[in-house]
Amino acid sequence: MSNILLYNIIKKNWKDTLIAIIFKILFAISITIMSYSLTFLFDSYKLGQNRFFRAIYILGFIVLVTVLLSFLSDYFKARYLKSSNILLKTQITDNVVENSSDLIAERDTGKAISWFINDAKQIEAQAFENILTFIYMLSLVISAFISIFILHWSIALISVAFLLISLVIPNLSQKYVVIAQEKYTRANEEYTEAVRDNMEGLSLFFLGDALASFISRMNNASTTKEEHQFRFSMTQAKVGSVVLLVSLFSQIGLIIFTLYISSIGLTTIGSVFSIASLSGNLFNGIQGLTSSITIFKSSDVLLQKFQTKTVTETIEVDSRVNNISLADISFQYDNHVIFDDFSQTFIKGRKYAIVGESGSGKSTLLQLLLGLKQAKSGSIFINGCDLNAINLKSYYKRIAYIDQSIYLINGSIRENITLGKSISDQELAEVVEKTQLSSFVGENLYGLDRKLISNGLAISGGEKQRIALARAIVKDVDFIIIDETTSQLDKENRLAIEETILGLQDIGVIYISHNTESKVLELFDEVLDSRCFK
Ligand SMILES: Nc1ncnc2c1ncn2[C@@H]1O[C@H](COP(=O)(O)OP(=O)(O)OP(=O)(O)O)[C@@H](O)[C@H]1O
Repeated sequence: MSNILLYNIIKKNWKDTLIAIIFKILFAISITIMSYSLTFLFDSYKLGQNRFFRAIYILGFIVLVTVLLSFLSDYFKARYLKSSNILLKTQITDNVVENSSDLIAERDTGKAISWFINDAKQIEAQAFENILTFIYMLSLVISAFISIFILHWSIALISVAFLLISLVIPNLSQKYVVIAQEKYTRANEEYTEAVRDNMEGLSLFFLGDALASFISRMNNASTTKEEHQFRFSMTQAKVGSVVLLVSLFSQIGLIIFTLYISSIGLTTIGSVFSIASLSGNLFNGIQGLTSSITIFKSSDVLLQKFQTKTVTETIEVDSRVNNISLADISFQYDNHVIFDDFSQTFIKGRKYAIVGESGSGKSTLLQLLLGLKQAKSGSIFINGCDLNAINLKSYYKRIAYIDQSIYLINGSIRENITLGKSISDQELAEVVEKTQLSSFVGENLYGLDRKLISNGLAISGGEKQRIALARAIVKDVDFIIIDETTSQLDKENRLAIEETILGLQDIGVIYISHNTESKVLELFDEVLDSRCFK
């Protein structure tokens, strides 16, 4: 199996997979036995009533067994799909975690949402379900072929010739299906991102009297996606039609040949009825088998996305982060130079304010410090060790970052502050006090269990910022890096936040301030103006 991800999922899920496969094989064999017994039914008709009725009873029994096996194979298939899908979603989550720095830097969450919704669905159909289809079709083909051989070797020989033709043709068109699949997957990601983007901006369109634009953006996104889906289905349909054509011709050819050899006495007339049914199993089986292989190959594109990448050796930050240094950093977006040979050291415990014109690169500086963007030249050192060689997870344990657009998850204020870590009530009470959340949270921390929804829809910008600050403080870090929110915080709120930051003992603070007039700025240890970036 070329795909490691699929191999791993099957390995972990081997029991359910094996049982589902066994029942698919049994079901295929019972279908073949049913077709084969038609010979005896028709031939026994000539041999008297007793033999004929016995043949009917036996056939009736075979039908009942087939129906039972059909149900059981569907039941075990559903169980196998359930456990495989759970393992797949776990792997996709791992993949999100592994690629989180790229996803955050690109702000491309729509892409990851599409992995969970669209790609997972496609992998279920094209890989997990398809494995069973493949096994079923293969069992059908093998058992039908053996039965045909038992009926007469010459029919088996002719069917091999037809089978070879049916196998060659779809192979020729396979690469078109793979290309169409790649485009369709990309279109799905773009569509999910577009829907997310438009939905998040709904209030903007609604209040900005621009609903027409919202409608047209949504329609354009879905038209593009449907267009790709249509092209993918068309490619599959073309390949399918060619395979069907070959299959139907082959079936008819085989029936004509059997009729001929029964007319010259090489086989019984009952065989013609069996062949009519068995050739259907054989060629439909081959048709299913080839399309299953085509689908399987096209699923490779999807599965490879979620394969665990080889982890490169990195150095853990296992002590305090005492300093973060930028050495001769140059960075640009296309031709737009943001940093040119810029150097600066940030020391733990000291407070740094970064000020400067909008668009001058302040947020980019933070992204470089966080390892979310790579400098064109120069290095960033953490305690003297190159950031590129450092394990980012261990680095993020020692620093906290507050984004310009603060995100609050659906959950209580407590959950939003602790992010699932266990923090004692006493510690929380201290942080609540420090961040001046007391009046908001109320007495006895009662308000900490208040539920927030839709990114803190019902709370003010200042409260949101204080929750984010509390989240950073409870982390027990060496540095807090803050990209001050540009939403209009009132003067009082801004001062409160700035004072809290300045009061943090033994923590380094790198604070982008959009308010150059604030008196508090003078209290920072160093004020960096973005004009010195280049
Ligand atoms: N991914 C990107 N691709 C291309 N240009 C970008 C990208 N991100 C930012 N820029 C541009 O780089 C410049 C610096 O952006 P940055 O966000 O760092 O500025 P800033 O000083 O933080 O601005 P503000 O004070 O308004 O937040 C801006 O002109 C911005 O448009």
